[in-house]
Amino acid sequence: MSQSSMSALLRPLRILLFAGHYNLTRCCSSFVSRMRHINNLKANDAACYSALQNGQILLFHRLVPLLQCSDPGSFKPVALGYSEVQSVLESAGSDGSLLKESILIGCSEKNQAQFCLDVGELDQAAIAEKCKGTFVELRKAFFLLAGADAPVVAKAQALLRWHQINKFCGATGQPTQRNQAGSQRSCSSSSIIYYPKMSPVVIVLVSDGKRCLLGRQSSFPPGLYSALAGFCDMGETLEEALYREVAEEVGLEVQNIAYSSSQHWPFPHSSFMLACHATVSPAHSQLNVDHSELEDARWFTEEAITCALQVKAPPRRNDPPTVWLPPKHAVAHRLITEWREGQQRSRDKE
Ligand SMILES: NC(=O)C1=CN([C@@H]2O[C@H](COP(=O)(O)OP(=O)(O)OC[C@H]3O[C@@H](n4cnc5c(N)ncnc54)[C@H](OP(=O)(O)O)[C@@H]3O)[C@@H](O)[C@H]2O)C=CC1
Ligand SMILES: [Mg+2]
Repeated sequence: MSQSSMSALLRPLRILLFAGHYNLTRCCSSFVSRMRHINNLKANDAACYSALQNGQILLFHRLVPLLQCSDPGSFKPVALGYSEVQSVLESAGSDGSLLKESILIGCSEKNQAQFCLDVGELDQAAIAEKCKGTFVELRKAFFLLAGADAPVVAKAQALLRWHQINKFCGATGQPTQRNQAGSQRSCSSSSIIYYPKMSPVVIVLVSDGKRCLLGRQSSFPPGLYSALAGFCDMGETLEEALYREVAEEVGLEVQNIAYSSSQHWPFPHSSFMLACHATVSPAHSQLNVDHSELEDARWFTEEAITCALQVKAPPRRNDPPTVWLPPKHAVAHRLITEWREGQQRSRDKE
């Protein structure tokens, strides 16, 4: 790949980084006060309990979030105040003490704390009816929710799941105790403190200058192709994991790794997606796919990507086979659109 086309590929990344910096600078004072407020709630149990009494609480039932449909096709998580949740719990036969189990998710722009609570012990239908909402599995909910709500609900579910599977200390087998915010659990016998974990995953869009490389696993819905991804091994750097995953899955040696962005991804269990672009020279673009990892991997032209981006909903059972791409919330989508914009810019320059 020539120096000029590489620099065209990286330009959107610089613009994004600059835009991120600008937003942070512009609202710095409220941002700093919000971050310090959240930090204080994690450290101070009494302050956190008081914030809970004035906060908003998202409800889950066995990790399934409760949503409300405002307009047809437009969903929001149900967010209730402390006394509203108390009355919902009481109507479902609980005394309301469950409320203390709420876990801190974050804070609104106005410093109102947001919490989540799993009411899995209670009757799901009764709760849904009382709240005039519907419990929707996260995989579906994630794509029904607007841009800002989806990561909040995903983070809430990830925290609830982490608490559910970390009730005991791995060293002593004794029960662990959470702090009021739910930002940690500790074992009084071993003094070990456990913190919520994410697994780092590299995701990379490889380009040969004219085409980009996408693959699919046999578990993906029919026609869905995505950027190559893989879990980082213990001790690996981001770059080492990326070189290894591409070599393992499609037999290529990539170069020119350029970081794009990151995201928390709730599936299957809290991954921390680190998204990059990388290149191979056209002379070294012959694929050698490991079919135990990927059902298929292919090079896609810009034209084919433009067509695939126009598919807005997964094809239905009797539709003709179509290639479609991960939806907007997924960082893979962002990598693909960045690549296409880079292609358009280098074409405009020619
Ligand atoms: N947000 C986005 O845009 C996208 C997100 N993704 C996410 O990236 C993740 C990783 O991609 P994938 O190609 O599946 O990864 P890999 O290519 O690493 O393959 C997955 C396999 O790796 C093994 N593995 C190693 N470490 C872990 C770990 N910490 N947790 C789970 N499995 C591990 C497991 O094998 P074994 O079972 O044999 O032990 C697993 O089946 C997926 O969970 C997917 O949801 C993928 C594409 C797009
Ligand atoms: Mg993979």
